[in-house]
Amino acid sequence: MPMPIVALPADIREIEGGVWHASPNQYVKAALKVAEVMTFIIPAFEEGNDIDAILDRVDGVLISGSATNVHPSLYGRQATESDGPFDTARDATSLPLIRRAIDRGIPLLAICRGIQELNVALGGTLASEIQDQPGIWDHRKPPVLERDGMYAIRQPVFVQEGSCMAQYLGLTGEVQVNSLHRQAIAETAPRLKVEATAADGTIEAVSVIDAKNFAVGVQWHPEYWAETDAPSRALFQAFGDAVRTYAAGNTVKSVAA
Ligand SMILES: N[C@@H](CCC(=O)NCCCC(=O)O)C(=O)O
Repeated sequence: MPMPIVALPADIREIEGGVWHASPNQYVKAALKVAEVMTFIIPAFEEGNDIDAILDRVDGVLISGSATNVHPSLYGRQATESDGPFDTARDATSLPLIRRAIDRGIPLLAICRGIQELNVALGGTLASEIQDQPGIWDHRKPPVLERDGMYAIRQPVFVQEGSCMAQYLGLTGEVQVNSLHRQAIAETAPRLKVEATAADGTIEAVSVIDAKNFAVGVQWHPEYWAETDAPSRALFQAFGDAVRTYAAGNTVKSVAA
């Protein structure tokens, strides 16, 4: 069987005065090296992407993190200074891709900004500058220059027993993860089940209720240490297995409750 392919919506970046459609290497590398799937980076357009034509040609969807935030108008709020920076082309590409992948039972793994997009795509809302809320830790990117330090594994999250996430990570209870976000899920979308939280209550993982296939989101970054960190590796391998099963013409149902 040819190596399966997953779609990865790009960010819009300005580089040397030009507009680029870009994705960080850490996601495509983890997909190839650990999930053993190829990645097609999808250009981010406000309009013009034919979502079903894309999904007809891939076997999974991987949604990456980004320093930009989902535009608040997409979850019924007025934009304020603290809600930016924005990437509305990414929003316009990612949200429909998420909805149609779930409808069609195409395996979906959503990471950081991705879990936030998943929640908004299904009708949930987000909170900004969560570290300013009483009792909430500082989940932001550590103020260091080198990326290994930014993505250092440094925070416990607690995975629910019997959850999809427990199945895919191969564990229940505490797991150490990295953390680089200042937004988080506020109102959970009706079709999402919270499957892991931080000790301060921040939602760290969700699964899609009654999903036809693998369909989860995580607020942390399993891609960054996917080759060396056991839970990160397990999650990407489980995603890759679901993608291969889908590519072979079947779908895999999670055995978790
Ligand atoms: N912007 C959102 C999502 C954060 C996210 O995806 N972080 C990963 C990229 C980090 C970086 O490169 O700055 C939020 O802040 O919650």
